[in-house]
Amino acid sequence: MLSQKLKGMLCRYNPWTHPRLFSLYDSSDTRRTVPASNSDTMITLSQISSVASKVLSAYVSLAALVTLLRTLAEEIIPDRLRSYIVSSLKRLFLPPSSQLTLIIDQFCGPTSNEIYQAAHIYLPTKISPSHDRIQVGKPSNQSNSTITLPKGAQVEDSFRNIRLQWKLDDDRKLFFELSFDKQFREIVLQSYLPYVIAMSKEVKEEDKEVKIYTRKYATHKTVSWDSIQLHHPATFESLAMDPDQKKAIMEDLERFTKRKELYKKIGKAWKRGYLLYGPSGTGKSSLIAAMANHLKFDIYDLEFTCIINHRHLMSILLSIPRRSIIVIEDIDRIDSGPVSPSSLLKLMDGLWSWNTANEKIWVVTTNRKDVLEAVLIRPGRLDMHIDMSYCTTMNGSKLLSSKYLDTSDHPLFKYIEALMKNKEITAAEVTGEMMKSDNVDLTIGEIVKLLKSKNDVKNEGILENSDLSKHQALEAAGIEESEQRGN
Ligand SMILES: Nc1ncnc2c1ncn2[C@@H]1O[C@H](COP(=O)(O)OP(=O)(O)OP(=O)(O)O)[C@@H](O)[C@H]1O
Repeated sequence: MLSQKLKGMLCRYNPWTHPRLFSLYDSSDTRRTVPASNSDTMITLSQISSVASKVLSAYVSLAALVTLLRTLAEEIIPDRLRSYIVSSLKRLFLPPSSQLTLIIDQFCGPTSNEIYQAAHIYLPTKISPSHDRIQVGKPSNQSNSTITLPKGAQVEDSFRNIRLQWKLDDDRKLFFELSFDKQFREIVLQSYLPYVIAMSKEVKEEDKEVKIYTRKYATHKTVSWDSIQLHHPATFESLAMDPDQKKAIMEDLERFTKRKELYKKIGKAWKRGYLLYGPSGTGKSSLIAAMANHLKFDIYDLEFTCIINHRHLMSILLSIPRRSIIVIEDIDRIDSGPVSPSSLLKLMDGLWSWNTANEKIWVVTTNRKDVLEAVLIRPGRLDMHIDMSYCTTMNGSKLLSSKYLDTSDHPLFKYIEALMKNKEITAAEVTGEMMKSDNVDLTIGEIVKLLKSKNDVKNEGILENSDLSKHQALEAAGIEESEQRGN
């Protein structure tokens, strides 16, 4: 009896056998045309709504359970383990992937990972206009803001027609994922990653802010440096000096930085030495700053007075990184202490030079080349001797005038040039006058006065031979002839 009742109920609820319900699943079935009584229709609709509400509530509960499980999984299982589980499941149920993913952590054991650091610098250069999130920051000790990738950012790159996909992810610590087609594994490991490191170095050099380093603890034996950004604006362009001399220095520097392999081949330490000599205010420090700004090399000021002994000197030199300019100022004024300047320069050439010279430039300055020991200036020790002298032509002064006074021509320039041939005036004195006023005529007049106040170097009537008459010149400068006679 009971079994028959159940059978009847099942028959009514079963969509595959119930004529009304069946039509919902297969509209083409001919059974759809079987007529149904009114009472049958009534029962079926209420049953449909009951089944539907049961299915709906079951679905809602299932969805809630799935959401709960997912939230729990996200809270409890670390990202890395989760992605491992997901990839293991994928491996089990999906066909094997043709992609390979490299995980690049921030650290390689106790040291930082060079590939991670390189990617961190290189990838922002690959940010395309399609990116809608980028990260910016500005360290307080730097003047430029920096752009980096935010967490989760993806960047595409291509190398020898290989498509590479980078992703910055995190699992308490940030790491990069680099995905590409497995068949290019060797190219990526052997060529692409070294390329990323090389490119990051280039980006770093371009963005680099030049610093000047001085020793931190003047009397302490340990080597520690203090640095500040080099704000000296000098450039080769702004430097007033003989154009041929300027060109020769720039070419020499360029050649030096490109000759790593040559130095290795000929068995010479990769270093270059410059001796800058000339009176105070002729631009020796400005030239050092121009060199540093041009090459983006940091400056290390080697204060001689606080060097205790040879061993101390060696540790100081070893602490200076490559691509630096080591400066010894006013070498003629250094008293011979435990380490004399000449013994330092001997060290530069000796066996130790191989450990301390790695793309380093030495600059030694002096106001008195004539008093230097022969050992300091012998050929090959300081490769280039640069004469930083007084202004003798208008070339430099015209350049200064165009920078400081916005003019590179004036009726008195010829007269000034004639005066310069017989007087000693430094670029510092000329720029000093140019800073005093915005009035061009007044300033040029003051330079004439300053020149005239100086003693003649030689008495050869140079001024009288110049093609500008003295009267004309003094008039232009607003200087009375009677005043001149008084001189
Ligand atoms: N050749 C130059 N071109 C442009 N400006 C110069 C030049 N020489 C000197 N000056 C100006 O004079 C200032 C002082 O010059 P600088 O300190 O470079 O001379 P110096 O030869 O190093 O002097 P010192 O021997 O006293 O250290 C510079 O800041 C710059 O404004």
